[in-house]
Amino acid sequence: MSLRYLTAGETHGPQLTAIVEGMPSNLRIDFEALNFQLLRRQKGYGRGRRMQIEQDQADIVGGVRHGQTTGAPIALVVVNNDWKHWTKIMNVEPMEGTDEEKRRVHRPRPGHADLNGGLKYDLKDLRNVLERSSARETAVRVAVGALARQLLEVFGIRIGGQVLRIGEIVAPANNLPLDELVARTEASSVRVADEETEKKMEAYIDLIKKEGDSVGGVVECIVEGLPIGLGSYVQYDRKLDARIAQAVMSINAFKGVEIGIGFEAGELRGSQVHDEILHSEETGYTRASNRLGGFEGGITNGMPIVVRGVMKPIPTLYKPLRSVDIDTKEPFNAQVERSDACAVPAASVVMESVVAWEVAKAFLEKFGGDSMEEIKANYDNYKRQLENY
Ligand SMILES: Cc1cc2nc3c(=O)[nH]c(=O)nc-3n(C[C@H](O)[C@H](O)[C@H](O)COP(=O)(O)O)c2cc1C
Ligand SMILES: C=C(O[C@@H]1CC(C(=O)O)=C[C@@H](OP(=O)(O)O)[C@H]1O)C(=O)O
Repeated sequence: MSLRYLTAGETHGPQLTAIVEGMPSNLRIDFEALNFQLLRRQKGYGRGRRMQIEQDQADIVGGVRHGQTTGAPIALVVVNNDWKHWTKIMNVEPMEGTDEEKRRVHRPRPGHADLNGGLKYDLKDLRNVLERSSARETAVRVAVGALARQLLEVFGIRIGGQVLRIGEIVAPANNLPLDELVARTEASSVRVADEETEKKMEAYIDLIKKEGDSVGGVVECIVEGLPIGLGSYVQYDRKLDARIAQAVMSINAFKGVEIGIGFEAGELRGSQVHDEILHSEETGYTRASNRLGGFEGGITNGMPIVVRGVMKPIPTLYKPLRSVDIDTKEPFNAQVERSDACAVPAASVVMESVVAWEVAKAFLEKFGGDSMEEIKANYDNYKRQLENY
């Protein structure tokens, strides 16, 4: 059975829940490292008041005993601190003539799932749409991704990332080794590698916020230490680059994804794109460059995976946008009480997490076994096969 998970829960409900199925037994779980990922997602310049209310922690309520996985499904819970402020709104039906009716959401926001979701599910209270479409769900996806990261770390696979752009502000290109990139972006309020860009991005977010607007950006994720051979060309749904693209596009507000040089490949000649093949006794097969971002034929080629995603600006705006009331069909100007102005730094952590998950899934498909011991033996055997090729 391959690795899979589902999530449930509403943004202003009591909790988010995930069930992870297919994790091998005997993986030691570092709870501190897991919660560190949740903390990383909560930080980032430009977020709204909600992030001051939440202090995300993942509770593991199934599948782990004495700090180790048992092979049983893993149940993860992230509690919503904000629930206490929403209990009445979430629990009492908004009947006509009651106070709750006033809180019924009937004014859809452009850019959010409100109108499409209301029409599709025939819901007259758009709260039922926004509660589940909210990116609050990414908290528990980061917890799930943290489990995947811990599995990958056992095999020396490491993941980092950075913010490349926020609106008009572009970070200068860098070629930092992964460890240094991680150290620098970790210390940055916007997850960039240099302080000058950080200041510019902060000032830009301040400006956007002051104008009642929102802003998106571009984020990058890098995975190092991969064996050649994860994913496959033999079937469309086994191509790992395609699966990663799907995972990145599934993050709320992501509108595009590219691997390696991505869209730039359309402008260049073949000789400027393809990564020449080298071989040495110490390294085995390697590449002179990594323009294709670690993939050929949907299979890892041993070079780092480099994947980028673009996030659109946050839909909920203080600056009114035109919309239509679903009760009266009258036009109105959408306005809000609370929202993020920019969630690009947070989204970069979500992206690392969903990429980690896809890589871990492909890793277990290749080296699968029920226990870590069995997987390690399969992995070592394959390494020997590569050495002797
Ligand atoms: C970390 C994160 C935080 C977000 N915060 C907000 C927010 O505060 N307000 C908002 O309207 N949208 C926010 N979004 C974006 C919406 O969730 C998203 O636009 C919406 O679910 C519609 O989905 P789509 O944009 O993928 O089509 C956030 C997204 C992410 C990844
Ligand atoms: C709660 C989170 O993000 C939320 C994502 C979100 C949305 O519409 O996507 C809207 C906001 O929620 P609220 O309306 O409660 O302020 C964000 O705060 C989180 O990232 O943990």
